[in-house]
Amino acid sequence: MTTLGVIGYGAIAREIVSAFSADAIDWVMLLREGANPELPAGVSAVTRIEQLIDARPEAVVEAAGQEAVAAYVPALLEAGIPTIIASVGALADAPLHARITAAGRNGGARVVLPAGALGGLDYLRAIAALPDARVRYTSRKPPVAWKAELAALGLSAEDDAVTLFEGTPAEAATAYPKNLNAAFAVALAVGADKVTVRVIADPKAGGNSHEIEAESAAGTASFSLVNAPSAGNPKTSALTALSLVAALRDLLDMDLLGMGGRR
Ligand SMILES: NC(=O)C1=CN([C@@H]2O[C@H](COP(=O)(O)OP(=O)(O)OC[C@H]3O[C@@H](n4cnc5c(N)ncnc54)[C@H](OP(=O)(O)O)[C@@H]3O)[C@@H](O)[C@H]2O)C=CC1
Ligand SMILES: O=C([O-])CC(=O)C(=O)O
Repeated sequence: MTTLGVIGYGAIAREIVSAFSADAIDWVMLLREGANPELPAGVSAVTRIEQLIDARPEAVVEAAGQEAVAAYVPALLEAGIPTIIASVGALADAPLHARITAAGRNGGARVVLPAGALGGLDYLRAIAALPDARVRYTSRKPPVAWKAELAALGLSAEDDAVTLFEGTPAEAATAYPKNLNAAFAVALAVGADKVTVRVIADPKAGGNSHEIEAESAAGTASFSLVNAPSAGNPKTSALTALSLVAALRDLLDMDLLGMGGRR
């Protein structure tokens, strides 16, 4: 039996748990004080980071939000526990990024920054070395994913697409902490100074779509992902949990150990 931890028990966390055979993993979820969700067999809950650390998980996945990254990830890394971060936009806070890097080094624990809702980050990492590289990242989601933001602007986007935001990846990840982690994943791959971000509420968007357009001395590239929404959260792409499961399996070398997550 392997013990794994997850911070949060929302849409992504549930999808991660259901991707593994129930008899292979002892899951320990870090929940907010007072949270009382129904937990399936093999899943237990704690409410303090010390309790999660005491359970000695082989790895922890953060699937809660950017605040949870700041509150818990440094302590996990200091305790030597490898940690996969979904809410990578938290690293737009440069002092927190430095604290997490130092904690990983002190504790000898890996910090894994997964592709999440995106793909093609290997290409972006390769052109990061080129000074002329420029990348435009566009997040396009249906208006239902931006209800509150559109209402705040007195707009509906029922007929025409509305550009909600244009700016830097750090501004985007900070302004939309639950939706623009992907923008910061692009920045982490290629360098924040090379990236511009647009956020569009589009009635014609078939899903949570992500466009990455890159230009450099190495050539041009354009990646377009049209992601199905997660069953539990329309703002989150279903691909995100799959990416976290793949990162978890890589981290733990699960195939080699014959621990078999479901394929
Ligand atoms: N890298 C990427 O491409 C992507 C990253 N993400 C990140 O993943 C996060 C989770 O997504 P998703 O599962 O869809 O969101 P959900 O809202 O479905 O689930 C998040 C859960 O975490 C809980 N939570 C929040 N803060 C804490 C905390 N400090 N301690 C314990 N539990 C906490 C929430 O509780 P409560 O409801 O009480 O707040 C909620 O139950 C997003 O907020 C985003 O930051 C999401 C999509 C893509
Ligand atoms: O899941 C998505 O499509 C993107 C997302 O929410 C994020 O980047 O935070």
